[in-house]
Amino acid sequence: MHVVVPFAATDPKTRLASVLTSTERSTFARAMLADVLTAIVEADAEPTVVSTAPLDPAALSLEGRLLDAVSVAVDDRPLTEAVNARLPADHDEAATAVVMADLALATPEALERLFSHDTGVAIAPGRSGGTNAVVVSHPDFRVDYHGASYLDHCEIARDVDTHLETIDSFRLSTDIDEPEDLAEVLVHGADTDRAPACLREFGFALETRDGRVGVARLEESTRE
Ligand SMILES: Nc1nc2c(ncn2[C@@H]2O[C@H](COP(=O)(O)OP(=O)(O)OP(=O)(O)O)[C@@H](O)[C@H]2O)c(=O)[nH]1
Ligand SMILES: C[C@H](OP(=O)(O)O)C(=O)O
Repeated sequence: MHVVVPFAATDPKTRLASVLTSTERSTFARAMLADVLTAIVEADAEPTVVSTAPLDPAALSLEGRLLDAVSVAVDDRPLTEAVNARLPADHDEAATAVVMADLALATPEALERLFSHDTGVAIAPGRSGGTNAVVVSHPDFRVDYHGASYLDHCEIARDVDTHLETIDSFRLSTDIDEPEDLAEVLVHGADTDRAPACLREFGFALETRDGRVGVARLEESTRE
């Protein structure tokens, strides 16, 4: 399956600006992108990063086989427009998936389950109402991102009279937007993933509080 991976290459992850510098946000966004691309290729799909600015895939330190499987297209249009330009335009065109670059917990197994839905529309919603990943087969369906886009997409699917399947997946529902989401990366990220390694490098560690577990950042001088 062909997979579009939208990527805001300039000033990414602004909602993390209270805990990460601009350079750190850029490094962390690229670490998550590398993890997402790895999971997509391991799910036997072909990713194209649709980036707002030129991006050298070699700089993502993907190993050779993965690097060969990744393409990059530069498109500075707004997210919705850039994605809609790449969705199937008629019934003969193959289904296209769109997987966000901030799904740090995505695994090949979770993606394979999503990619197996190649009729109508299948959506893996985000926990806060967004559309973290979608497979579009119906040529009249178009995306409209931002806000509670999952609900908007349910309505668009009804309008174009196509079946919408909702994918219940913890790993695909976890997009990393806000500082409290960083705990999910440290709790559930695999040892080989880049995103948790990146956060640990920055000095983040889990912090158990009375309520939900959070993250704390150690001063550089106190790190091991
Ligand atoms: N191609 C493209 N990708 C985008 C654009 N805006 C966001 N993205 C990507 O779309 C996905 C979801 O993005 P958001 O979480 O809404 O935005 P973000 O820029 O990552 O983070 P914030 O600045 O905190 O909103 C991520 O993979 C982003 O890299 C855009 O204008 N164009
Ligand atoms: C792109 C947007 O992402 P969020 O703002 O929910 O992270 C959405 O899913 O509609």
